[in-house]
Amino acid sequence: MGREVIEAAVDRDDVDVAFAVNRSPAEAVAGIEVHDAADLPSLLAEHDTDALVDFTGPESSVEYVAACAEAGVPVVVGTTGYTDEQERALSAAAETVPVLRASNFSRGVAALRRAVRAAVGALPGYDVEVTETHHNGKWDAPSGTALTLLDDIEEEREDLTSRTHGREGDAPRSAEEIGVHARRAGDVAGEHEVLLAGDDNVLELTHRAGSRRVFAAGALDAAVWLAGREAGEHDFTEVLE
Ligand SMILES: NC(=O)C1=CN([C@@H]2O[C@H](COP(=O)(O)OP(=O)(O)OC[C@H]3O[C@@H](n4cnc5c(N)ncnc54)[C@H](OP(=O)(O)O)[C@@H]3O)[C@@H](O)[C@H]2O)C=CC1
Ligand SMILES: O=C(O)C1=N[C@H](C(=O)O)C[C@H](O)C1
Repeated sequence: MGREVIEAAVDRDDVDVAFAVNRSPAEAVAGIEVHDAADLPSLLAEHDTDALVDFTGPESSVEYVAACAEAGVPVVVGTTGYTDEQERALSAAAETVPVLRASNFSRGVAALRRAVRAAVGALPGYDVEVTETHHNGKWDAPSGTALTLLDDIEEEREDLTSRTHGREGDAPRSAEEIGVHARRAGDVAGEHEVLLAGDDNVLELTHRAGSRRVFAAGALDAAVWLAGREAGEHDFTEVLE
């Protein structure tokens, strides 16, 4: 994703890429030098940075967001898979600087979330199953987007109180469960499906990312929106309003 973001950014008129960092030495991307991540604090200060965009891993992300809080730099976070403690660290940073997080920076998933909420609200009592498919290099399961969809569904349906991850055994599903299925295969950029089934009818709502460019574009839109804002936690939906 780091490469996708740099490549998308150099093509935009509303963004200047000041620098990039990675934990391991890396070749320049689209003419942008990639520095050692240990130099992030000095780079943030040196470049009078308007916003940092982070797509890495949970541990490094928390570190980078803390560096942004220290330097007073707004930060857009696309990383997923945090522990509760890491989530709290991100929220703490948002007391000092604006932090915009999204488990999915595609506009299609923003629309999917609205459609899922409407469908779940309109179909009380229906069984709900969430399935996501991603490339074979993905670390976290279920995906951050699936977790966001599950939170949305549970807010609409308070009777759905348990998440069943995969399913095996010899008992039928219970009324209060949401099935959650994570598939990993090939180079799939990201697919999320919510299936609602009642008696004699089934509704499936699906989003498919055609490539990872869509996430990079959304994250850069978010960075442009976030620069110069007040400290606090922000969501991608605010960018789309
Ligand atoms: N919100 C959204 O729309 C999207 C979110 N994502 C999320 O973004 C994150 C990154 O995804 P992706 O680019 O596919 O992952 P990759 O594994 O391909 O890349 C992660 C990058 O972060 C670096 N990194 C990982 N852990 C650390 C660490 N502890 N310290 C320093 N650097 C670290 C890696 O360094 P190295 O090169 O040394 O391995 C690598 O450069 C994931 O959490 C993913 O779920 C992905 C797509 C869209
Ligand atoms: O790791 C990925 O690739 C993706 N991660 C995000 C997630 O965990 O939901 C978003 C997107 O689906 C791609």
